[in-house]
Amino acid sequence: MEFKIERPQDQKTQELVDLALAARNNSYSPYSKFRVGAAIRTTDGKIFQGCNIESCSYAPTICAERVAISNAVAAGHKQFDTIAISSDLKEEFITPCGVCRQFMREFSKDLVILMVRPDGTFSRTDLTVLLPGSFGPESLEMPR
Ligand SMILES: O=c1ccn([C@H]2C[C@H](O)[C@@H](CO)O2)c(=O)[nH]1
Ligand SMILES: [Zn+2]
Repeated sequence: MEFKIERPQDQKTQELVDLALAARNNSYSPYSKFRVGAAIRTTDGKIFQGCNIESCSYAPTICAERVAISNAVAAGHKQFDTIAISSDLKEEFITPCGVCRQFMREFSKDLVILMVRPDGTFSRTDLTVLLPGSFGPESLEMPR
């Protein structure tokens, strides 16, 4: 995968990036010590944050992306245009895990994903790239 490096060019992107970076501060990650923050923007311009939350039993661990989406859905929002994800990796771009990609797919086929580094630089992709040929809610509506 090729990563083109970008910097926020407008106020809306800057805000989303900043909120994703700030969300790392609430990360509960005593086991991995790998902090992740996320911020998702709804199509009507609201932003919801999330951080990863780990469990001593490991498997119940939930990623920052799914916490952000859950916060939005719990507040009544299900239409999204962009999610920003950040970690403490200085060189690498944090990419969403497979479970989160499918969780995003529930609400959007082509969600824009900004993978943010601590200095605010990011690489942009979308769900059509990260989850091609996906299984979605429409599949359950097909004739059987
Ligand atoms: O995109 C990612 C990748 C990993 N994690 C979390 C899960 C776990 O707490 C820690 C290490 O995998 O990072 C996220 O929140 N989002
Ligand atoms: Zn995940």
